Amino acid sequence: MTRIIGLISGTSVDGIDAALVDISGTDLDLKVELLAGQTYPYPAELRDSILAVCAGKAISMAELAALDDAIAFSFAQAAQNIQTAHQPAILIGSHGQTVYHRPPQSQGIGKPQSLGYTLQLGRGELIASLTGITTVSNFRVADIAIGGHGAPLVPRVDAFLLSHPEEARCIQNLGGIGNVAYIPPRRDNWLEKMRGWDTGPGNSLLDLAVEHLTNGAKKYDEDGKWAATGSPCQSLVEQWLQQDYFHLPPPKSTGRELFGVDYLNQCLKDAGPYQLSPADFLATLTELTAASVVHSYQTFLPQMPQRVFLCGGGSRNLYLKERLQSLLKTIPVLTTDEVGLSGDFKEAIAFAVLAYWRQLDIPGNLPSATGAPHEVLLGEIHPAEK
Ligand SMILES: Nc1ncnc2c1ncn2[C@@H]1O[C@H](COP(=O)(O)OP(=O)(O)OP(=O)(O)O)[C@@H](O)[C@H]1O
Ligand SMILES: CC(=O)N[C@H]1[C@@H]2OC[C@@H](O2)[C@@H](O)[C@@H]1O[C@H](C)C(=O)O
Repeated sequence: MTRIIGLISGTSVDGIDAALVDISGTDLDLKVELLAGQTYPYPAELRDSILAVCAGKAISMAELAALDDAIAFSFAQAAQNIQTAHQPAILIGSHGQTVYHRPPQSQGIGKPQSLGYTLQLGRGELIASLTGITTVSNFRVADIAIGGHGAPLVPRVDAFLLSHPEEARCIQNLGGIGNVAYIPPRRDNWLEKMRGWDTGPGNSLLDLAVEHLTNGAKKYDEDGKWAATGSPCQSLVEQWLQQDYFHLPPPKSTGRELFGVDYLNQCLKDAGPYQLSPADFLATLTELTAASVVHSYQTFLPQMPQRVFLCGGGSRNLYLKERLQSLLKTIPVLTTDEVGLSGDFKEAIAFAVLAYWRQLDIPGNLPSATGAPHEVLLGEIHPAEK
């Protein structure tokens, strides 16, 4: 049994998710016990700085250095806090904070794609030094270097923690950005038949809309209560679903670079002629989120899943969950908590597993999800000073 801390702050930038886990096994025998899970909010000023950079604000190298320091210090503090009541962990898997993601771009038929690029701040070597715990970080770049998207990375972990012998399943993360792992029944060459991609907006547009509509007083639509009092404008949903990203075949990844401030401002402009109430506008964005998820299953999966399991903060948005259930009709929509895996801390758990695999020289990417030509070791190991 290996005790590991997984750390991630995702594209919602709502705080650092920390998971303290005991891990054993390697793949089909992989077992993870969650000993403690906690979200540590960023200091407001740091969150605002991160969101500004994610929205495209130019910063100097000195500002970049200070931002990387501040994020690494916050991650190290989260690691120290999560293990106070437990035996010390021997390893940290830290995703860091994504501040920029450029997927590989098609350059035309018969031409190779351009290379992708991704940047996560909160350098692992500083976390290792501050905590005295060997830290694995920078998980995405090895997949990108061989031509992959470097995302989504959780599908390989989902495969070994959430696959089923008879049932085809979709594991749908609803974070700032939504991403799916399609897991066929665990038989024959099931791993090669797995699929995964970023479905599009998760909570990012909803959070931005709530902040806009409340002048910053609120950060998200708690339990989806506000949107539930409105009615979606189907004409706008159909118009927005025509956009390129939703028709791009996987492998594909995205971020706030697309589904961020500028996208929301365009949605607000598009909605102008319809004179929607704030609740109607939120309901319409929620419908876009749900419809983009279901549209991607109907368009890109070899078959529809028998069940869908939600995770991520958006799985607490009961109106979004109800809209997904309505669009998926007879396919049950549950959460990963109902099959024993914390929906709140699944991503942090995933990066603990990815760090565990890195130390065992086990590849962490799923080429059918990231588009990489082959498996590759993910993450850089930063030993703590003895
Ligand atoms: N009770 C709730 N009701 C509605 N939405 C919620 C609730 N709790 C959390 N959320 C949403 O979940 C978001 C945070 O989710 P999560 O931590 O999974 O995102 P993330 O990991 O940063 O994103 P990503 O997976 O894209 O990296 C919040 O910004 C909010 O929009
Ligand atoms: C570049 C980056 O941080 N991408 C995130 C983002 O947030 C959700 C989705 O887009 C996913 O592809 C990915 O994170 C999860 C943890 C992943 O790699 O599976």
